[in-house]
Amino acid sequence: MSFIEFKNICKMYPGSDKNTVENFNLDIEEKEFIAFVGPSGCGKSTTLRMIAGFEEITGGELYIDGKKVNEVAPRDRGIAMVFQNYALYPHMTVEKNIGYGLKNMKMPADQIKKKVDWAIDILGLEEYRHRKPKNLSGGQRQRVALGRAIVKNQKVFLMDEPLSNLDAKLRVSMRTEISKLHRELGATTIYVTHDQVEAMTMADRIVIMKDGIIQQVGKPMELYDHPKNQFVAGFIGSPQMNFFDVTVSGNTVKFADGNTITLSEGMAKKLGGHQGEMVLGIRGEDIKMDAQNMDLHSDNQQYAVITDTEVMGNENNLYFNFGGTQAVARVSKYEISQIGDRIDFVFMPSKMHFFDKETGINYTEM
Ligand SMILES: Nc1ncnc2c1ncn2[C@@H]1O[C@H](COP(=O)(O)OP(=O)(O)OP(=O)(O)O)[C@@H](O)[C@H]1O
Repeated sequence: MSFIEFKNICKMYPGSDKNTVENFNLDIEEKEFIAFVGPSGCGKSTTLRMIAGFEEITGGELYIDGKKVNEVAPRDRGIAMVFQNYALYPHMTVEKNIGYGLKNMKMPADQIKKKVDWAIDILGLEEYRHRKPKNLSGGQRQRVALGRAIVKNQKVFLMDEPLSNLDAKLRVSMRTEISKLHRELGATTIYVTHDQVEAMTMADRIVIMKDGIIQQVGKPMELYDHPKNQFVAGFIGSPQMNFFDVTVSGNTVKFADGNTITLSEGMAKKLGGHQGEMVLGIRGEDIKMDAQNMDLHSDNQQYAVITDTEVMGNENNLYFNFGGTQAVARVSKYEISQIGDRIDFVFMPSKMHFFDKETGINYTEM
């Protein structure tokens, strides 16, 4: 039995005639760090709130540590939650905020002090312990909110977009802090975010949702390399995967602008005989430059003119028009070209994905 089990969990809000969360099935192991990602309104927070007990489960069963918790009150579920808006008490100091929940639990004062000191130490808040929230930066406030959660010593942490109010740089450093905290404490963590980079960098496994339905569950690189559908392929990765409308007949792939490439034997096999109109997907780093110097199906070599560049140093984006759309290739600093330059490239034969035009299913991952 897994530590947390969702069995056909559904949520229908009062007054609605359709499920906001539909047949959610998932097993989470003890100590795992799971991220729920998906666009706004896809049901991530609703699912998290059902685990916390703040939202009624309208269908299915939820088990935590072997016990069905559908009807169990939030405080008895063994969870601690960290919110996006921190939810700190403005009139209390850092140490009072962190210890408040324990005081409420009627823990003796000396024990509370020990726990609060431990949290303050682990979160690097010593010099702020007597300050009130209004005199703290966003990152410090977020650490106090984390402190409140960790002193409770619960087995499950739920975090709802805890970093979304922080600026970009602080978000990156807090990601590392939360990951470190997770490694040290080993609590099973479920982390809601709409930021796929946050999910990719922090989570053991990612659950991608759309319209209340799980699209795919997997390790970050599994989702990146083996997306089950076009939605997952487009959601994970930045820049987004390139998508081209194509027609496949036999082993020939024809693009909207008339260009063609020939499928390798391996790719044709992966495609499993599917023919006709579909969407070809390929990641920017799988479009290889300087094709004439490579032994990469050179008969599939294409060329284009660069229309835009994004130079970041170690990773750089070259934009060009091809196949009836704008495409982007990801290149190293040794391959940077200028706007107006001609590039010769090939699509890495084994790195193409073919999606059904209607359903978005990835034929190459079936
Ligand atoms: N109390 C409620 N009553 C009715 N509908 C609700 C309620 N709370 C949320 N919803 C609706 O349920 C859907 C899912 O909302 P939810 O907050 O779970 O999405 P989310 O994926 O967390 O989005 P976001 O990233 O914007 O926070 C939305 O369409 C939302 O409007």
